[in-house]
Amino acid sequence: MLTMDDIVRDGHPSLRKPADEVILPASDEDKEILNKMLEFVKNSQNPELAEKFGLRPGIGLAAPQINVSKRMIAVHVHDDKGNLYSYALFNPKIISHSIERAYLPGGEGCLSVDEQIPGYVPRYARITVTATNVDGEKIKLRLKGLPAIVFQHEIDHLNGVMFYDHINKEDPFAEIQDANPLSN
Ligand SMILES: CC(C)(C)[C@H](NC(=O)Nc1cc(F)cc(F)c1)C(=O)N(CC(=O)NO)CC1CCCC1
Ligand SMILES: [Zn+2]
Repeated sequence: MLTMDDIVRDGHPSLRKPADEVILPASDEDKEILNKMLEFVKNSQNPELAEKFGLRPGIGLAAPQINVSKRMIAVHVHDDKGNLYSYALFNPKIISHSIERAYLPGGEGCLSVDEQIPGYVPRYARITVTATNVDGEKIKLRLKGLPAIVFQHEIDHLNGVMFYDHINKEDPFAEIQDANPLSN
């Protein structure tokens, strides 16, 4: 199973390198990696396993974070209505988004960033994502709320973008145009 030791930290070149498209149909190796990524995120939310293996409670993970420069993400998160969004995806792509933006009022963190970096991270409030799931099926997702935030954070990782790249350097908590804070 993956542990925090498998997660590279800020400063590692893999986090700033645009990841390569996964050739489909995916190889057994790529499927194995993607399944392990989703397993990690699920395990990290299990108090016993998190405690036992020292896992930070994650809600998403991108392949560059385990030093695999391929366009693969795993997300396991509940929205504010308690609906579970659990996905292991190849080549996710944001094909459209709202003008309206949203942000987590407490700012964002990252499994690859050990220190707190304060500030609002502007995200699109709603996005439409296409991808191929681990079983090879093409899917289209319309997302809002926390799931939309997580998908944008993970897809950023595939493009070598870190959450703090989006924070206003002059005033980290400056009001964001056309944005609403998420009530998480
Ligand atoms: C880095 C860490 C703090 C562990 C973060 N978890 C998180 O934000 N949990 C959370 C947030 C809420 F708003 C409500 C709630 F119920 C739980 C996380 O997993 N990630 C995943 C990551 O680093 N992927 O690369 C960072 C998140 C910041 C915004 C989306 C993903
Ligand atoms: Zn991250």
